[in-house]
Formats: sequence, C-alpha cells, structure tokens
Amino acid sequence: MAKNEVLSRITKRNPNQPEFIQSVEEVYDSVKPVLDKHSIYRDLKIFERMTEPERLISFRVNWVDDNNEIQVNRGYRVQMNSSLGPFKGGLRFHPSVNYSILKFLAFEQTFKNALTGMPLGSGKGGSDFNPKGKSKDEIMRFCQAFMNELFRHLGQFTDIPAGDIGVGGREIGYLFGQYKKLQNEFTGVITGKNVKWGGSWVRIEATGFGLIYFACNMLGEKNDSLKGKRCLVSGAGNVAQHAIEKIIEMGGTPVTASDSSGFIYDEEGIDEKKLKVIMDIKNKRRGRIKEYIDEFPNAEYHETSKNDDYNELWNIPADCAFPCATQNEINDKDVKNLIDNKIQLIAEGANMPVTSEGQELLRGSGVMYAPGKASNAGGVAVSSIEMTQNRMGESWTREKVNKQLMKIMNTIHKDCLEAAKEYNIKDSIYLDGANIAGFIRVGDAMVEQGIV
Ligand SMILES: NC(=O)c1ccc[n+]([C@@H]2O[C@H](COP(=O)([O-])OP(=O)(O)OC[C@H]3O[C@@H](n4cnc5c(N)ncnc54)[C@H](O)[C@@H]3O)[C@@H](O)[C@H]2O)c1
Repeated sequence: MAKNEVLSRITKRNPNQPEFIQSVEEVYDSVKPVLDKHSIYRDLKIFERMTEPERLISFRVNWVDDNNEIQVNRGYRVQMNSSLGPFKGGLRFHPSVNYSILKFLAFEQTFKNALTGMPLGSGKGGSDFNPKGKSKDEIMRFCQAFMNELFRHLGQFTDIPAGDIGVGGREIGYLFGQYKKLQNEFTGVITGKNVKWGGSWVRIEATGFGLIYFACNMLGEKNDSLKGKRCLVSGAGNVAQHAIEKIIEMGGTPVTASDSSGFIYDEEGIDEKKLKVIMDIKNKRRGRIKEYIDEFPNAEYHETSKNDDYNELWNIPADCAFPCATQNEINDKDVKNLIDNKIQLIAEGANMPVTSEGQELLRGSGVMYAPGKASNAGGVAVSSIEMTQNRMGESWTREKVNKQLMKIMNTIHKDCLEAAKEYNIKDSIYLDGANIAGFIRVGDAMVEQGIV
C-alpha cells in the first residue's frame, strides 16, 4: 500500500529505524479518522510533532570490568513529549538498544501515559550494555557510570526514569544511589525504588497485575472471567512473573514462561510454589528458565531455534495469551497458530510484541486483542502514584495503591471502548480505541500550549 505524504516524510526523516516506523504507522492508521474529522490536528501538524522527540540525548559510558579492562558503552535518553507532564519512561539495558528501539518505546509511552489520565509526559532511555553474565560489582559500576552523565538531564519535575528490560530493583538501587550522591538531594527522581527507601507498594507488581485486571475487564464484556482459563505467558522477568501471580489469583492456569533461550511448558499449570521457583531462578540465581525442569521434570523445555519462522510457545492450545517478553515476539505465523487454536484473548504485557502483519490478521478475527499501551499501563500508573507519595512525603498502604491501580485499569478499558464507539470502530476496538483516546488527550494539550 502506498504510504501517504505524512508517513513518507516521517519514514524519510528516520532512516534505518524500522521499529520506530512500525509504531508510528500503527498509530497513524488508528487516528486517521480523528485527523479527518478535526482539521486542527492536521493544520497544527500535531501528528508530525508527536513523532519528533523534544530532545535526544546520547552519551559515552566508560566503566571498568572485573578484569580491569575499560569497557565503552553508549547511553541514551529520548525526551519525547512533555505536554502532559515531565518526561517519564523506563530505562532498558540490552545489546539491541538503539535509537529505533528507544524512539518506538518513547512514542508508545506518549499514548500509554496519556491513557493513565495522570500528569505524565513521555520518554525512554537505556544502553546497549548487556547485563547477562555480568557480576554484581560490574552491574553497580556500570549503573554509576551511566548515571554520571544522565543525572544532569533528570529532575523530579523534569524527567523521571524507571526500569524496563535489564533494569530491575537492583539496578534502580544503584542508579538512585548515584543520582542522590551527585545531586546531594533525596527526591523521587526514579520510580521502582524499594519500598524501604522511597518506593511504592505494588510498583514491582503493577505492570503484570494491571495487565490481568485489564484482561478481566475485556472478558467481563462477554460476561466471562479468567476462572479455569489456560494462559500462555512469555517472558520470565518482572512483567511475566506478576502476570502469572495474578492469573493464579484469578483462578486461571498459566502453563508457560520463557526467556531468550527457550520456554517451559507445564501442562499441569504453574502454581504459587512453582512461580516462587521461577522467581528464584530469575531474581536470585540469575539463571535460565531451563532450570525449571530440574525441579519439575513433568514440564517440558523447548529451545528457541533462530531458524524457525514461528515460535512453538504460541502454538500450544490455550484460551488466553499474554506476551510479556519483548517487541515483535509474535509474528503472523504465530497469530495464525493462535487463531487456529481458538485463542479468545491476547493482551500485551510487553511493548509491541505483535508484528504489524500479526495485527492485520487479528483485525476482524474475533479475537479480543489489547495493545500494550493500554494493557501494560499499570506500571507507569503506579510510578505516577510513587511520584505523588514522594512529593507529599507519604507512604500509602498496599491496599490503597492496589485499589487505585485497579481503578485506573478499569478507566483505561472504558476510555478505549468509548473512543472506539465514538469513531464507529468495529474491528480491533482496543487497538484503535487506545490510540485514539491517547492521541486526543496529548493532541489537545499540544494545541492549547501553542507552537513550542
Ligand atoms: N517493567 C515494567 O514496568 C514494564 C512496563 C510496561 C511494559 N514493559 C515491557 O514488558 C516487557 C518485559 O519487561 P520486563 O520489565 O519484564 O523486563 P525483564 O528484564 O524483567 O524481563 C524480560 C524478559 O523477557 C525475556 N526476553 C528478552 N528478550 C527476549 C527475546 N528476544 N526472546 C524471548 N525472551 C526475551 C528475558 O529473558 C526476560 O525473561 C518489555 O517489552 C517492556 O518494555 C515493562
């Protein structure tokens, strides 16, 4: 299909950034009816302005490894859009990190943060540093070196990072410690902190819990629930672990978990005891998901083959699928397998895990499908709650935060449906509904704040 003028211009301005262009095209397709109906967005070039980061920061990170060798990595921060609040979005440490990945994530974050209804702008950052196989000391030295430059761009009312792939509680601790030392102040400049020193209850669990609350809302539309549903989950990190925890609590049966080497399939279901083992493997031992079968030999382990054009995980018959690992982990073949196996619901815990071709197949397939910017917004929502507590000098109870998270996920769900209804969207109501609702919220703020 020939691209229209706006998309052609954006593609030309951002060569070699396929993930970024993919995310931009997806949103453009959804919001076209809004642009057609309200000429002000086109007149003021709102879509073009949204695709251009307000500021892009790239910096050198030197650090010394355990062999006394100097290592050089690249650090980044994409300050995407501050129309609704200070820049906000996670940091990713992974060898694949580059401008394309971070700009797609920051662009997604713009809509996600708007959907939460909280005063949050958008951003994303990270480094091509690979934490795999690094010692605890190396991780600490890298985090400190990274913060030595990043700190000057942050501030509780300017830019507030959090975690993402490769950046969990341990890394947040080192990053925050270094920021505090350099700036000589204790402010809530990073979220995902330990509850013992400025963090919020439920922040660690928020993305996974929020995902399952959102899925329950979707099933509720059909007077259905998660009870008795077999669920495929990918990933074994922060989002996957807490999605599994909440699925179990809601009466569902999670049967898979994965990492970049392969996946485990436990036909009998992953229960609380087994989840504790996954958490131990990943959070303490820092091992591979394969180790699960050492403790539960009835389960199967499948290695991921780079030669396969589909992932066997998504070919296991189940009722619901929750991709919680990484972008483009479900391609069109995987979607076909999921549809053939009569999957009822796909809700994204990861950001953009379904490829554009996969999304095309989902349109009109009858499968309920929620994009990450809506269904995984619980993490950033509780980050905003953490920021509020930090600014007020308060610490809210676990029950209060969890209740608030549930309320926010319910509201996002409602807003997606209402936006889809207003624009008479019949297919992919969550995908288009989320993009439209987010676009209007940010777009209106940009219109009202002038050409800045
Ligand atoms: N942490 C959050 O609060 C949050 C919020 C919203 C969205 N997300 C998204 O959720 C996803 C997971 O993030 P996380 O915080 O759980 O990170 P994490 O580092 O805790 O876990 C990531 C998991 O994905 C697996 N993984 C990474 N690359 C893979 C690959 N190529 N193939 C298969 N598995 C792979 C890793 O082995 C790990 O188990 C990411 O897409 C992230 O952007 C995270």
